[in-house]
Amino acid sequence: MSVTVLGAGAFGTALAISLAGRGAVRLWARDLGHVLEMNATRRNERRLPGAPFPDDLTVIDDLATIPDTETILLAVPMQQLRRTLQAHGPVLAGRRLVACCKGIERGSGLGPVAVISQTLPSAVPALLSGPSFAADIASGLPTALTLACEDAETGAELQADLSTANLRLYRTTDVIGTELGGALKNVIAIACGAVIGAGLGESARAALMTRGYAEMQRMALALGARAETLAGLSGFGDLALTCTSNLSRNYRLGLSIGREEEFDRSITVEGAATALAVTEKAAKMKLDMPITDCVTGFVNQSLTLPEAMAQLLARPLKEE
Ligand SMILES: NC(=O)C1=CN([C@@H]2O[C@H](COP(=O)(O)OP(=O)(O)OC[C@H]3O[C@@H](n4cnc5c(N)ncnc54)[C@H](O)[C@@H]3O)[C@@H](O)[C@H]2O)C=CC1
Ligand SMILES: O=C(CO)COP(=O)(O)O
Repeated sequence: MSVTVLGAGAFGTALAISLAGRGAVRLWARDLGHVLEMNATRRNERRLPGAPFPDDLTVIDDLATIPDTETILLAVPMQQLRRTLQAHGPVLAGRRLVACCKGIERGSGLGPVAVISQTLPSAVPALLSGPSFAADIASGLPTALTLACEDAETGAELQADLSTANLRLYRTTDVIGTELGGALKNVIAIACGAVIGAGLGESARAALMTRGYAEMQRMALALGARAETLAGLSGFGDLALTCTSNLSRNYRLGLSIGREEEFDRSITVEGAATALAVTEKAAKMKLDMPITDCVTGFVNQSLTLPEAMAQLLARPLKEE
């Protein structure tokens, strides 16, 4: 098996480093200057500092050079996925494409696998998701992720091909459940960061994680996901990691909201655009997603944290 990773961000680079332990891996970046820099230093100091490249990792700037049989990992942010697929359609069509992004696309309300299927119907799409920080994977720390593919046979092949000594993959055919787990947990992580940033306490965070999980299940089950997928790595697992770690960019955006500090807008924070997409989708589906709606309010600056807390606490009392 040979693999090309499309997108030399933190996650794509970490996956390329980990997979290079098993054989030849190509890492493609769109910016020629970045490619030359990585080839010269054998590192990606822009996105994943301090992680040296193994010998089996080659950095490339031309996707036309990759073999026809190659599996491609798509490691670009969710809102960039469609234009990436469109830009490289002729090279990507008909291949096994593993999305590595977490989010719901604005406008369409679709997750990564659905966007691939819609844009390149001849491709065989899959999704890699679950609790993992790029730096942990690149340092060889143990990590477990979910590999979702509607076609069970292809899923089993990808599971075997993409597992490494430290990266343990579990497989599922529940693509929609995996998509939604990875997307929605980022929104809840922003909310958790905000309560911690504002000094509202660990108990409030635990309440948000739990009620946030209820929102994740509400939308996922309504769209046909299996409850056990949400309870797995790509749902509960990633929710636990992202809502409790300063390494998470979503959580850190939340912290800055709670502390009323500026946040660097160039940082990839998938939960921000996803909150807007999910609020829209939930309204169409007539689903109650109060925590997600608060995060949408923070993102479009129509709601402050004190207003959000007052709103959540004033909701009618109900059964759990
Ligand atoms: N960083 C992490 O620890 C993890 C990230 N992920 C997911 O991986 C995805 C990517 O995140 P990161 O790599 O962390 O982001 P990043 O901000 O480090 O890198 C994003 C990369 O995508 C490239 N890119 C953006 N638009 C592009 C386009 N149109 N065509 C080609 N390349 C383009 C950028 O040049 C950049 O190299 C996100 O969906 C994130 O949720 C998942 C698990 C862990
Ligand atoms: O998805 C992640 C951990 O599983 C990475 O989280 P952030 O995108 O919030 O940094």
